[in-house]
Amino acid sequence: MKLQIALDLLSTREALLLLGKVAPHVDIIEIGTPLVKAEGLAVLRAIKTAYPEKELFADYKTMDAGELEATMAFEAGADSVGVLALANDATIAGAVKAGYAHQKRVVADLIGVPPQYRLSRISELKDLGVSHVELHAGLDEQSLPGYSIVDLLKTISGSVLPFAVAGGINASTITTVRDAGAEIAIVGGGIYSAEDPQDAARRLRNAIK
Ligand SMILES: O=C([C@H](O)CO)[C@H](O)[C@H](O)COP(=O)(O)O
Repeated sequence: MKLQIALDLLSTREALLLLGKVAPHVDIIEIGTPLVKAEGLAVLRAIKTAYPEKELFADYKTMDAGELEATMAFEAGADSVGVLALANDATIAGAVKAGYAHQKRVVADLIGVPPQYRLSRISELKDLGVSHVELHAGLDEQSLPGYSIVDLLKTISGSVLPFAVAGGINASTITTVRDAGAEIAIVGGGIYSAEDPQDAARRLRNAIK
């Protein structure tokens, strides 16, 4: 399983400072939605220039104009881009078309897809040409009483596509995510909010070695 850091920060400067401490421990660098909204395409260019050897994921959460937004991200250096699974099929198909054109990956984010519809939507996404999905409880959902990553993981069992998982993963839950069959564990706050982000990233890496 790969480890992806979600940079849900607000400036390129903060992102580079954090990466200076944790980059050796992660496989994929995610430009988080707040960061790309704050800094635009420039942050993709800056991070790809600084870490050309790392896979770069742009968490666009695209809901419309799939081909255009995916193309923008790929041309700025992203290796993969996130489109919302809730978007119209035409939006997903547009993003996939851009992925083929640039030989890069499109990840469909299942955030907001009700649990009972997730597996059927994943089958449709496969038919649309999506290669991967992200099982995702967002920051707001995580803050609700009773949120459990174990319950979240139950809803992906039987997926016909490889999947990443995001939803408040930390050193004590990352092995559960791996054991559920995830291809990628995405960790944001578990690293950037830790007292010692470098140590947190190292522990996460060691847990899944
Ligand atoms: O995608 C995310 C969220 O919607 C804010 O943009 C986060 O990057 C994702 O949830 C991972 O972060 P943590 O849940 O803090 O690990």
